[in-house]
Amino acid sequence: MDIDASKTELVNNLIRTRRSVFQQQYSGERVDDAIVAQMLENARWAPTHKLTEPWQFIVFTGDGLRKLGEQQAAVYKRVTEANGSFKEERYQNLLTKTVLSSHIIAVGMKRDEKKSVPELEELGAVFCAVQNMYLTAAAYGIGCYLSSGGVTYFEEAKELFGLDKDDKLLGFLHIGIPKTQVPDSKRKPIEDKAVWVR
Ligand SMILES: Cc1cc2nc3c(=O)[nH]c(=O)nc-3n(C[C@H](O)[C@H](O)[C@H](O)COP(=O)(O)O)c2cc1C
Repeated sequence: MDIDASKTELVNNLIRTRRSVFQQQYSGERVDDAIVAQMLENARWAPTHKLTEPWQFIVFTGDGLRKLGEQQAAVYKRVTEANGSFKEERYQNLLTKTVLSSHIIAVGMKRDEKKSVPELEELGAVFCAVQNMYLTAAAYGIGCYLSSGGVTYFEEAKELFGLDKDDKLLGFLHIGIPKTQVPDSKRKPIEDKAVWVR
């Protein structure tokens, strides 16, 4: 078997050096839409059982970021005032912080009508698509991170993103240009997590 070392080195290095880059690490410059389009293009090549392609993405940028802030803050207020957990600081963060990102992609899982495969598999497929976007961003020197905070798990937020009862909102992929070098991360040795049976 021939191994193309230029390919393996590229992919090993990309996977190893990919990092989550958070909003406070963004320069404020706008990422080229063409790079975000390439991230989405690569997302659709994620593995998907029975080719259900369960991902749904809504991209917010420019004035769309302000609209996203207003929409998510409004749903947060409505739900938390009704259940008594409203916090003004949280509301203000949701309202004002979206504009710190260049683009934000709302990531959803849309069930196919026939429910051809278990929900777990559809969620897995969407997270594979997210990893494709993470790796594409890393290859272009762009920062991103998936946030599952804010209104991600609010049932009431789903309709803002065209998601129905059986669908899921999985989070928000924030994208921006890193202003400095991003610190390395750490992981446990793989021997702690993988067993070989020969
Ligand atoms: C499903 C999922 C949800 C995440 N949600 C958040 C989040 O809400 N807030 C956050 O700061 N990071 C979030 N992250 C990013 C992790 O913090 C990040 O992956 C972790 O710190 C490891 O850093 P690395 O991605 O640079 O290796 C999430 C990651 C995943 C996979």
